[in-house]
Amino acid sequence: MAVFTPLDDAQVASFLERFDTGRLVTLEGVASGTENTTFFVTTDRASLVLTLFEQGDHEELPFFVDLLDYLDEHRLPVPGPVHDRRGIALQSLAGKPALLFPRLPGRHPRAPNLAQCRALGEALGRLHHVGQRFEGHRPNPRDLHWLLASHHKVLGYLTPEDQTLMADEVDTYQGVFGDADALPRGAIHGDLFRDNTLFDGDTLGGIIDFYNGCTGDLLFDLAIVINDWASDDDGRLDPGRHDALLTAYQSQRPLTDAERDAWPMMLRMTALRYWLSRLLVIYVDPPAHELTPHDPERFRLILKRRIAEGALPLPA
Ligand SMILES: Nc1ncnc2c1ncn2[C@@H]1O[C@H](COP(=O)(O)OP(=O)(O)O)[C@@H](O)[C@H]1O
Ligand SMILES: N[C@@H](CCOP(=O)(O)O)C(=O)O
Repeated sequence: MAVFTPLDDAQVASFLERFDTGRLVTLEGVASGTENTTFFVTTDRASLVLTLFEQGDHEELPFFVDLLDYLDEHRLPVPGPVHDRRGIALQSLAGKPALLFPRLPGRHPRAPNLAQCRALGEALGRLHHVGQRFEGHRPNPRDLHWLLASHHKVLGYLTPEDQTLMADEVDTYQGVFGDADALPRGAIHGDLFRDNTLFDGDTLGGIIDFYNGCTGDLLFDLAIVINDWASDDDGRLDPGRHDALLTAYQSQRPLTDAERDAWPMMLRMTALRYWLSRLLVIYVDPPAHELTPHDPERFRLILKRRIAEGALPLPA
C-alpha cells in the first residue's frame, strides 16, 4: 500500500481551494508506490495526483520542484508541479509536505517493446541535453562515495564469494571513476526504472518519481536504464532493446569518447548500486512501513553477467 497518511474528502476539498484546478469530485488512494502517500484527485476541471512526502530530507524538496519546473518548461514529458494562486508549488497538508501534479496518461510497461524503448531513449537523451544547463545542485546520493561508505555494512550478510565480489568491484570502480570531472554531468533522474514511466500504447505519457533526482554523471542514469529496460530474465542484455534505447538516446545526445570507454564499468557500477541498496533495505535499514522489498538477487545476477560477458557494442 502507499497511503501512509489517510485524507478525507473535506481535507482535500479545502486544500484545492488554494489552486485554480476546480472543485473536488473524487479522491482515490493509490496502492502502488513505496515511499510517499499518493492520491488520484479528480476535479470538475482536471485529473491530478496529490503526493504527501513521508520520508527523506524535506529541505531537498525545493530542488525537486525546481528540477520538475525546469524540465516541464523545456517540454520534457514530466508532471510539472501545480502552483497555487500565489505561485507556490510546495504546500503542507496533514502536517506533511505536499505537491499536486497533473495526472499523466498510461501504465508502467512490464515488457517494453522496441517503440517504447525508442521513446524512452529519446526522452532521456533530451532530458540529459537540457539538464546540463540546469542550475540546481544536489550531489548524487548513490554515487561512488556512497558505495565506498556503505558496502561494508552488508558484507557480513553475504557468502564469502559475494563478499569478495562486492569488495573487489568497489575497489575497481575507485580506479576507473576516481576522477570526478571525467564524464559529462547534469541533471539526472537517478532511478529511471520501467515503473517510473507511464506509457499510453507506444506513447510515453511521462516520467515520474524524481525523488532520486540529482546532478551527476549522465552516463550513470543511462546505465541504470539499460540494466533495467534491456536485461532479460537471466540478466543478459537484449540486443534489440539495448540498441533501440541507445540509438534513440544518441540522436539527442551522442556519447563522448570518455563515456564510451567508461560504459562497461558504469553498467557494472550501477548494477552493484541496486544490489547494495536492496541489501541495505533488507538487512540494515528496513523502511518504517511494511513493504515487500525489491529482490537484491536480480542485480547480483545482472552484475555477474556484465562482468562475465562485458557490454554489447555501443551503436555509433
Ligand atoms: N503524475 C502522475 N500521473 C499518473 N500517475 C502517477 C503520477 N505520479 C504518480 N503516479 C502513480 O502513483 C504511483 C506512486 O507514485 P510514486 O511517485 O512512484 O510513489 P513512491 O515515491 O511512493 O514510490 C505510481 O506508480 C503511479 O502509478
Ligand atoms: N527503484 C529502486 C528503489 C529506489 O532506490 P533507493 O536507493 O533510493 O532505495 C529499486 O528498484 O531498488
